Amino acid sequence: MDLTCGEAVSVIAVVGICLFLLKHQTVSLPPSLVRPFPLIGHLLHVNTDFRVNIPKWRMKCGDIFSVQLGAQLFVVLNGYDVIKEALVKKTDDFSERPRMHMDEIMIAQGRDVQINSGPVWKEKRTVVITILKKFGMGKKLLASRVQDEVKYYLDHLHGFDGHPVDIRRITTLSTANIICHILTGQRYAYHDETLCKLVDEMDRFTNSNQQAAVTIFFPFLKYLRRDTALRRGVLEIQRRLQSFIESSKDKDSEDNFIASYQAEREGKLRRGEATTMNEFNLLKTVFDLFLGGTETTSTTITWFALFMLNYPDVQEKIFEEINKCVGTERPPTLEDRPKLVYLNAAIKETLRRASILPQSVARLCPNEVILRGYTIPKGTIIVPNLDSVLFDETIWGPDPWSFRPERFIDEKGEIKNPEELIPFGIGHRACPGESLAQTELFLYLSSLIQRYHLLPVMPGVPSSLNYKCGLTMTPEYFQIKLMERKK
Ligand code: HEM
Repeated sequence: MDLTCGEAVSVIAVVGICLFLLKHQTVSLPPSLVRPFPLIGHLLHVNTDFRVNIPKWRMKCGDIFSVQLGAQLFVVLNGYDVIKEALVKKTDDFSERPRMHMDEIMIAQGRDVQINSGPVWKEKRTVVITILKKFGMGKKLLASRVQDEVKYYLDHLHGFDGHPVDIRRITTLSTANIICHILTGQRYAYHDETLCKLVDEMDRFTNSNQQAAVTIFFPFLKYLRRDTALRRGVLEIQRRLQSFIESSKDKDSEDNFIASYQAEREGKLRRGEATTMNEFNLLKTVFDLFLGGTETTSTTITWFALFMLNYPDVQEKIFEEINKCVGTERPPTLEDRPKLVYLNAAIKETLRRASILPQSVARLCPNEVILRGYTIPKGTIIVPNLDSVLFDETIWGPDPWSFRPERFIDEKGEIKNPEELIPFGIGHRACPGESLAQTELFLYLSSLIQRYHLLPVMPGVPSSLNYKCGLTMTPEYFQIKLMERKK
């Protein structure tokens, strides 16, 4: 029987729809808001601000629900107990990451396909944590690098002499510098082209990466997107990071991450140990550290500054504590951390209230798994909704959208460490940079408040707490005035 082209397309479409319906009827998938349409799924029912969408779906479907977008099934997890059960108790079943556009570009260059999972990921993570620990412990190299950078940052802010400042841009250059310093053993001036271009490219990448995520839903689109600006951007970032690698790999391995990685790799090869460490995985690791370690910390510091404008009483309480416990003659150090209870509480409250990665970083199920009676098929993308924990009224009280550091202080005046505070994720795949981020937050924020009074540009009119969605949830653009406190 000969079929015309039109008839063949119709047959394929009908078979496709039947398979789709069969798949959704036979396994007990987590519920959905409405039955998904063939081919497009729930595309017409979602908008890009998941923070608005997800609570509505949860109200109707419960703590675990499915969203079908094009060819891809997503399962959203809500509430501390469910997220913990999946990511901690069943950690291996939820441990992988979906391949993002950037990985696809690297794979198109003939690179290893197992970038984010399996043995490559396991060894990559171990190496990152081991080297960061080596720098952080013993020689306390990390803390002293952060402290040096904070000094440059505060001095740079001094140059604005009380005029309005875009604090986010300067903070991003500064946190990027910390990652550069750790990776290469070298820092850059804030106007240096190498640093500025890298930060600008990363910025462009993180903005366009959101659009590129659409290829997860409609994989065929990636064939149409081959030569987009995104691809050129990734190649440009790779080129810049590769030149970091070339200029750092033969330096002292006690001094920089890249040389430490090379030394570790050569040691393994000499001892005849199997290893996935190679030039390409080093490039990917450097990329991840730069991407993961720059915008996250700078966005958190920017939110803190905005909270200080909106809650001037909290700012004054933090300053009074610093003044009493540290004084203003020397900068705070990590040794001061246990004494500054109110500041520590304000940092925790910033991490909670800012919730900069409200849906964490997506995971992927490497195999079919059963969670609370639902079947989650192999290849499903998992969205741990951290917002559902960080704004849960049963944990934080009736005012989760207020900024109230006191919720982290107990009756004895000591700091509380609730296990539900999970802005860095949980389980084997939680953020490997948490310890560095906590060090940065403490040293930047204590020094900032010790030296400057943070003020709105229009007296008495603080900028709004509205956010915009990107790779992280960032405050809408605002400026700030920094008045030097008198010693
Ligand atoms: C306030 C700052 C930060 C926040 C809130 C944050 C949050 C997170 C979260 C929620 C995840 C996903 C965890 C999961 O899947 O359970 C993550 C992953 C990651 N973070 Fe962070 N992070 C921060 C700072 C950093 C820093 C400073 C670095 C680098 C030194 C870093 C490097 C990474 C990397 C490489 C991953 C991916 C880990 C993997 O796939 O195994 N992060 N982060």
